[in-house]
Amino acid sequence: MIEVAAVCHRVDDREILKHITLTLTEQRIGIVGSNGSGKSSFVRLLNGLLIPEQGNVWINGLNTRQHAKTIRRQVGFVFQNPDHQIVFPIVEEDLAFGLKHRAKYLNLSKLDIARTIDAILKRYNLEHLRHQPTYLLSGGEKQLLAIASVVVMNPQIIIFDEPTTLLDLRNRNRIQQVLQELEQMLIVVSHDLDLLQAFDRVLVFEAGEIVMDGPPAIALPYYVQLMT
Ligand SMILES: Nc1ncnc2c1ncn2[C@@H]1O[C@H](COP(=O)(O)OP(=O)(O)OP(=O)(O)O)[C@@H](O)[C@H]1O
Repeated sequence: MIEVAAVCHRVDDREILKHITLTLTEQRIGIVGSNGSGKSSFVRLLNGLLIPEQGNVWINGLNTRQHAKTIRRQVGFVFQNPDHQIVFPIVEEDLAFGLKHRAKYLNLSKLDIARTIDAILKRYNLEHLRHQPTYLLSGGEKQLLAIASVVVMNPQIIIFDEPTTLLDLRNRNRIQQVLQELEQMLIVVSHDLDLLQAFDRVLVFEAGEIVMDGPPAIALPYYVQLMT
């Protein structure tokens, strides 16, 4: 469960998030809004990447002010541009990084890590790219790798910031399928309204405020109307 209480945030004296209070419990939550309306800033609050100037954010009862490190383990984040997320030169190294980093904490042996990587490569049909340099991957493959690198850590919640914006139609459809199959709670920022049609709840941001919060059948037409 995510609780956001009376959050206000300013950058250079400009209020970019204004008095936001809400509770998120649904499995599929979409976020839409015009450029600069505060969507990315809002989702960055939810894994402690951004600490609000005023107000509080709790993830499963943990306040991001005190528990940002623990929260980042529970809340995975997939960025719009996978180049900002992929850090290692070879596909399997990128997938292994988080697991190796937490091997001691999770009590994982080398064999456990190897098996987990095998399973995630198989799940996303990336086995043939295991030893491939990451810079040689296509845009769609990079996005899949970025998602796989987050999913492999088994977070409880996953945030996607515009996951299909840089993709062609085939890859966009593949990512939609990948999202549908994830069992975690998902929070997805997107300008791709079709992606959010089957979601449980959609938040519409405008100038740092949530101006509509409801099911997609109501919130998406409201947003389209707002933009015309
Ligand atoms: N670190 C920062 N420094 C300066 N301005 C910032 C910073 N973070 C956010 N902003 C500003 O806050 C506003 C909201 O930005 P944010 O990225 O949250 O919007 P957004 O809705 O995600 O936009 P987009 O759809 O273009 O990604 C913008 O005007 C942006 O320029």
